[in-house]
Amino acid sequence: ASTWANVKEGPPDAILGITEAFKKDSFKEKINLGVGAYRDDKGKPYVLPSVRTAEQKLLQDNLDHEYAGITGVPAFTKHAAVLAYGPDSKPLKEDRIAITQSISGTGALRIGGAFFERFYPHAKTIYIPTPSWANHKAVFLDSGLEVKQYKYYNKDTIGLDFDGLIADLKAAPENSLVLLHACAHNPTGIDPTQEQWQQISQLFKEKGHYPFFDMAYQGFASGDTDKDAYPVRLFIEQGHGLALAQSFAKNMGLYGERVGAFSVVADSAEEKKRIDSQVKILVRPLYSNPPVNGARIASEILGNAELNKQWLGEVKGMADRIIEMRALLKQNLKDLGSKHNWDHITNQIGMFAYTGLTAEQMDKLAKEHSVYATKDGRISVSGITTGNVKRLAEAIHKVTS
Ligand SMILES: Cc1ncc(COP(=O)(O)O)c(CNOCC(=O)O)c1O
Repeated sequence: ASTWANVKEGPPDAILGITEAFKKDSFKEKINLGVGAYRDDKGKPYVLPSVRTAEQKLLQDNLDHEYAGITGVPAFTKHAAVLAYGPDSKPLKEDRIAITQSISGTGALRIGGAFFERFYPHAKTIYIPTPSWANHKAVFLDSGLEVKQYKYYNKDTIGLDFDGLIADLKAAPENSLVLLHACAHNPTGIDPTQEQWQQISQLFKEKGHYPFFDMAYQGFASGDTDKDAYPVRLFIEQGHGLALAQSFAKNMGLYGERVGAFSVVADSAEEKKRIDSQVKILVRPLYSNPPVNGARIASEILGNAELNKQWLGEVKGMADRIIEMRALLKQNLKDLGSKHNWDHITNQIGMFAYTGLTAEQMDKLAKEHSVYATKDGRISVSGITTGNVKRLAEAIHKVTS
């Protein structure tokens, strides 16, 4: 028999299936709300002008293509840490932050999973929210961790199940590893309030839980990079150690450049050095060292005051367009006389809206109205434009009447 006779056909990725169906649809006003990438008001990918400027600058520098070190472009990781933790961060000043460049956010999550599997001194189980990003479970299972869930979404209120979250994390064993979305929760778009984050921090103190923050949308959620990093900085102020996965896919539009960072806030500079050394030992056999181009672009932007300011304006522009599309969709649904309460569409934040539509209704949206999105009722708000929002509202109104 053939060497690979035992390889079975695996299930297709849920999102890819949507894109395939969308491509096959010949209706010219079809709408794709499945893709988790920013689109402008013409439905086109958006290359930030600040990224273009940084690219041109780099070209003039005639840089070589030598290997980076295992932990990547040093200027990039320095700037990425300042962006996440803030210029006045105490652990940063005390040199307690071990940081490595990663293959975007997914790579940072994977390095984190592998590091916890190798060194976490308590149960090698990580708790992730219900629901969470579709890829989280596989990343941590493949890292060799056990994956458990904590309540997060309340389908009756289409809001946060805060009591359920607290109850589950209270019931979890002491010193559990817990994954937290720092902002713009994927897929629900529902974030805890600042007061709720304070209560979550208190609970982590009581239980000795260890937070692993996934910050894939810093600046892209509210339009303010400091505001979006609130929970990470709160936990640090409250004295927690933590680990952080950063992605620059969305907030810099560097999707395919795979720009990210993984960091750990250690107790001391000496501990940070030990962690650094072990992260290098772990990364080396994984991919040896990361790609330099995207990190150089990000570093150029973050390291140049003027370009950084321009970038902040552009990332706010993306966030503002998404917030505007949320309001427009809700308004159009109201104007159509929909009897449903659509407040959640504008209460939620970031790339995605959890509509509350059932799988059957999502199916109807695709089959009868050529509107494509995942069965869980998640729509990527960035796929909404001033040109298609009316037709989208009509379609949603029809399948929910
Ligand atoms: C919460 C979260 N973490 C991490 C990541 C990883 O992003 P990347 O590896 O591209 O940086 C993503 C990327 N999501 O992709 C959009 C979608 O859900 O359709 C993410 O949403």
